[in-house]
Amino acid sequence: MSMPNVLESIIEGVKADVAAREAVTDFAAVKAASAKAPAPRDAMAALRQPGIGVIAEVKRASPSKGELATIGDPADLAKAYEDGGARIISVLTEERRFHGSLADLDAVRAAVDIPVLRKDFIVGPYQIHEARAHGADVILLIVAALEQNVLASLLDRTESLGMTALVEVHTEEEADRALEAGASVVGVNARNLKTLQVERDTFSRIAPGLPTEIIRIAESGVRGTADLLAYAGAGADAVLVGEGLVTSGDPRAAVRELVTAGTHPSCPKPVR
Ligand SMILES: O=C(O)c1ccccc1NCC(=O)[C@H](O)[C@H](O)COP(=O)(O)O
Repeated sequence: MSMPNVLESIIEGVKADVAAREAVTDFAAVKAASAKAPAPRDAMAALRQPGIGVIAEVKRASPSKGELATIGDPADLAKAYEDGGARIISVLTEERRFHGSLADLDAVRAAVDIPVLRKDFIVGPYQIHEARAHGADVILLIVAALEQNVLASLLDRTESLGMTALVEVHTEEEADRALEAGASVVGVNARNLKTLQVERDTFSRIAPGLPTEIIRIAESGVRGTADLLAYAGAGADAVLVGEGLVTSGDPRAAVRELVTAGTHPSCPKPVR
């Protein structure tokens, strides 16, 4: 499996960071902590509500744009997203390039009643138990970062802990691998991992090839209602939005505007 360079370098850092945490809290301890965590919230039910859902992201920085926003209190931001009508909160926990943390995940999970996604670069079972121990209800699995047998086993482990896996793809081949691994929720990320450019037509190219029962998430590039409506027209059940919200100046209103557009009777609905 060959990985784009950006992904490879992010993952190198993630592996070093996981090893450092594991030296402090070993796998047995993190497993025990995951077993004691509050029960997972039902992300599938959240995603199946009528209308196009909004997954609102706590995103401080990114490899493509650098520093995006000073987020003093991620809990406040998450509450604003929830008030605005978001269905799920995504928390980027990767530290080196996105400036996130597990502390952000803890704070957000404690502040809201809706499901919370740990958005990170998961490479092994340690991070899955760690996500659950910190309250995650959903985790991201990036097909481009995982060998097929590892992807399938991480997906099984996620579901065995009662969480939902959002399986992220960038190409038709990756979409086939996601389905073969047993994904129920597929995210098509429009950010090309070689160039870091957003190519919004990636979703309309890949999503129609997914079986109708699969929940489809359009990730990246939503800067306003026109982008949400375009993704809805191409069959999205939900959009995942980071930069457009954290740079909006009024995240509650920005989410509300997207939610209003996504639940308006004129908004295109996924064909099932
Ligand atoms: O955002 C990046 O620059 C990035 C680079 C490399 C890998 C992943 C990256 N982003 C993670 C995401 O998937 C986005 O945060 C998410 O889809 C929201 O995108 P946006 O609304 O465009 O901020």
